[in-house]
Amino acid sequence: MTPAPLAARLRVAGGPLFFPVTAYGPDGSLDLDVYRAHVRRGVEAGAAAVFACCGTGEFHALTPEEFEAAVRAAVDETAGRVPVVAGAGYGTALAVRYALRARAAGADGLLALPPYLVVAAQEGLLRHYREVAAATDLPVIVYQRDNAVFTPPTVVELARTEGIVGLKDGLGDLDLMQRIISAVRTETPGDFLYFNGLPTAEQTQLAYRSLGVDLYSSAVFCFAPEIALAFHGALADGDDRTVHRLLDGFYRPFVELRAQGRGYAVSLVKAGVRLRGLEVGEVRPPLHEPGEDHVKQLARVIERGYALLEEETA
Ligand SMILES: O=C([O-])C(=O)C[C@H](O)[C@@H](O)C(=O)[O-]
Repeated sequence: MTPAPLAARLRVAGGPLFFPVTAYGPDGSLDLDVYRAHVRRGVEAGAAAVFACCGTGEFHALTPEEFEAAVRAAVDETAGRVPVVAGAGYGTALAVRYALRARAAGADGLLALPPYLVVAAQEGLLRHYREVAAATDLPVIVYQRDNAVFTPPTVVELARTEGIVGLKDGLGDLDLMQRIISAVRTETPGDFLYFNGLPTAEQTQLAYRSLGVDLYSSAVFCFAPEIALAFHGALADGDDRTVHRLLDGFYRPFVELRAQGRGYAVSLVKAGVRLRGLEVGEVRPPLHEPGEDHVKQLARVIERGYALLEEETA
């Protein structure tokens, strides 16, 4: 494990990690102008990093050419102000190709998504991530979720692998995370980054922080950056009152609404971006759009969130 500039930049992340949605026009084609505007607004609002074309950015729905164009646009709009990390997924051969495309597009790092479609043993998973990491000089964050769940010894091996700098947890097993963190701490010399990468990660961040995991992804930042920033700031300042008010009045209702539909961790976020005035289009299949009633409920949740913020600053 070599210390990479990306790791150093993320370690001091002074804001939420922004996972932009990918914008499509009315005909469903990639809309790079709107995507650029979305990324630009997020960076200007105070994102600490841009994770382009990951889960929220519908990595699964993009062609390799669209992926590369979107990552390049994110790199351009970010202009070095914060790092850009790009998704890389599917089987090993394709994940390597995505990694090379991300590198060509100027990304600063990779988020290695679970391999499509097999449920593999630890040994095979390890080989997969090692081959992805060896394909470029980009630092790699491994994303634990679904069919990519690691034992502590496997994460120790990942942490010892040249180029692999961190683990993003989208599983939510705190006992496992505690054992992973403990094993890596005792069995490897260097720093390894951990991210709370659960859907609507703010909802569980109090628990993750107590394990020592300070970094978390934020999809809410896509459509309510002021709320995500206020939550991030309150956590950093130890302002429990604000943290609890935002959890109770905004995040819990949002998460309960998100639980009403499959794929809502992405499609509800995209609906939220549209509600806030940026025409990012609809999600591509196999995701589906939230129903009208759910969109109305989302509008009320967002309104309540902003009303809470106003009360805080009054
Ligand atoms: O790959 C992804 O897009 C994610 O898992 C990140 C999301 O931002 C997730 O943490 C969330 O919904 O807040």
